[in-house]
Amino acid sequence: MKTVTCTAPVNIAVIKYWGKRDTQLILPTNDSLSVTLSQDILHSKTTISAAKEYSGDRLWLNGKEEDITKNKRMHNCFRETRAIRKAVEDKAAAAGQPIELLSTYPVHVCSENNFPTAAGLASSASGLAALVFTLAKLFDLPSDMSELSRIARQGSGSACRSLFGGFVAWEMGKEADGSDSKAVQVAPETHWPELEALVCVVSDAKKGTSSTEGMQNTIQTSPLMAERLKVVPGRMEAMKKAILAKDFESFGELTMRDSNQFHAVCLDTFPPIFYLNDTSRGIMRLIHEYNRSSPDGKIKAAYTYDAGPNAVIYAPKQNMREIIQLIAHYFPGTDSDYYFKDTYGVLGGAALGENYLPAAHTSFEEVIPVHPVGSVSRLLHTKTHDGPRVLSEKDSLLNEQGLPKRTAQV
Ligand SMILES: Nc1ncnc2c1ncn2[C@@H]1O[C@H](COP(=O)(O)OP(=O)(O)OP(=O)(O)O)[C@@H](O)[C@H]1O
Ligand SMILES: C[C@@](O)(CCOP(=O)(O)OP(=O)(O)O)CC(=O)O
Repeated sequence: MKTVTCTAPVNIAVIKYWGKRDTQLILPTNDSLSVTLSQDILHSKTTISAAKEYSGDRLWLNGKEEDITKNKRMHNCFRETRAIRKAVEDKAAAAGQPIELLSTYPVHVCSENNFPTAAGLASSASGLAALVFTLAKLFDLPSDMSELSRIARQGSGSACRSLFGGFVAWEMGKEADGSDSKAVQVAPETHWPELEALVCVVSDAKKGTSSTEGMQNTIQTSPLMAERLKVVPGRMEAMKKAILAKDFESFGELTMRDSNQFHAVCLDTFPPIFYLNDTSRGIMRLIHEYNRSSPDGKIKAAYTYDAGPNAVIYAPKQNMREIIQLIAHYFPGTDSDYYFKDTYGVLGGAALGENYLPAAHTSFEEVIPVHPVGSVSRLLHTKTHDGPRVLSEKDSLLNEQGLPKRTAQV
């Protein structure tokens, strides 16, 4: 039996992927670009073991066994990684130095997300990236991340970007077989450490329209989508330039515009798809007011929303304290311990609301009401960080029999 455990991060796109030109191979209709967020805050953790004795492939997700035969996308990742392992095994055998035939063994997969699954918090991205990275380690595959990203892409499109840390582009490619549709790193996490993110959890309920279904409805019914596809290439270039120059002004504006355009094509889909709610729109308004109040007129924060109501606010480190206090004032939580844990010590020991709210910020109340307690349930302060990590044996989610150490309480 061989067992490996790894974690993979979440990524939040600043130029969104929305639409497939091939739904089987998961080939997108446009390039996209994302920021990888710290695994210390949000991650998927996956243990995989391979053993001759297992009767078949099995999967436990968040402590519950799932029917792996129904998960076609996961199966794609098994097929692709096993094929590469098999080629290595055949080569080794031909050279007279046979290696263990791991490609023929059934596997047990056990994975946990330390945040809500399928709630628009990019769990499919970290989950499928963790799966492919762990399989690659289990099978000792060559660790070219762009190569692995082509496999992760077939699990969930956005997963291909979670194989790298920092700033990551998914190049859509032109080939029909998807051979050039892969992720590449634009800049490592060390390039712009001052860029931070605040995830505002508006709802952690499972979302209504999945990204997979929603994006194909957009492709089929939205005339506005054709316009978006003309705009994205220029935006990609401008975004890469902004990142390389650490130009938050351009980065922020492009991020907000692209999020808004993505939600506009959702509204233009027929029947329309609504991912944002009143709280999401309230946060957008607050960020625009905050930027308007900036003494030098420069953007201080930028929002973006995926296929759900949760806001992700990108901002330079020096503004984060103010932003956290602002959100906490206008969108207060129920339980302050749960609402915000000051992992990075940004409040300098002060409590939320303590010694805070400059006059300029109270004046926003004319435009944005203080929302009902609980409309934002939680704030997660995080940063740009590294790609997948290999953990040690003691972190394994499977026991010596290859069964989960922990199962969900029902
Ligand atoms: N840790 C994991 N390991 C394997 N598969 C996972 C894992 N976490 C999530 N998934 C898969 O991803 C699916 C959720 O994907 P979905 O796109 O609906 O939500 P999301 O990723 O949270 O949202 P979005 O991608 O729109 O931000 C799950 O139903 C499951 O099949
Ligand atoms: C709005 C998005 O988060 C959409 C993500 O879509 P998925 O990658 O979840 O879709 P599938 O490829 O069908 O699995 C934008 C993005 O992450 O770029």
